[in-house]
Amino acid sequence: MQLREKLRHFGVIPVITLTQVEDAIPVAQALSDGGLPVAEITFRTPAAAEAIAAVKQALPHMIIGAGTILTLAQLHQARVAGADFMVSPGFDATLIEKSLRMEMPFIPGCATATEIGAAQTLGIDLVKFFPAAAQNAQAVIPAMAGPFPDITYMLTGGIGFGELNAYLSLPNVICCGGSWIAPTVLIDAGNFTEIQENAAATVETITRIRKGL
Ligand SMILES: O=C(O)C(=O)C[C@H](O)[C@H](O)COP(=O)(O)O
Repeated sequence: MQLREKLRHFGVIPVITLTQVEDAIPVAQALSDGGLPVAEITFRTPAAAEAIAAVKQALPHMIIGAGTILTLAQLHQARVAGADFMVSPGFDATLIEKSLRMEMPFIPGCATATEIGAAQTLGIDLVKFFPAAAQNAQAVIPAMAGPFPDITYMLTGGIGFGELNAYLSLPNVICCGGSWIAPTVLIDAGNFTEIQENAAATVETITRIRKGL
């Protein structure tokens, strides 16, 4: 299965920021036990690369993305750590080209028609629309579907359980991402039980949405 289809299958990608590497495996295990064996580990902290490597080694069934990729150095670290895909908050042609040359899927942040068009020119067909809530994804995404019928979206930024139904119903949206499932405050508190419950509740919500309930 291609990455895009795997992400579509999950419907939601937990975005996690780790203060310490030691929390990586318990958080990933909690997500997996809750039914979401997928995560984006952000490079917002120095723990990111080591955390990705630890999870990929301990839980190789999990799909792990590297988030907040802003530099070539981070791109290389994430690749060496074994990340399955890269995500950036904004559009950077150099990072995209370098990643694709390594045959590493890259999901660039795009918020305008100019950025989406530039990403498409580079061969990208899945972009991250960020920050989704603040930029009114509900109005903007349908408007983009006209000129960019082949572009699909991962929506992130300001999303919680309440927004999932509306967002996942938008044209060409394949998944939503966000920190509400495993927020740093729960990770730092070692509350992996609540993270597992959040993951399970998310899976239940997606299942209900897909059944049209
Ligand atoms: O790739 C990146 O640079 C990011 O880290 C952006 C994250 O996807 C959002 O910040 C998550 O948004 P919240 O769910 O509102 O916390």
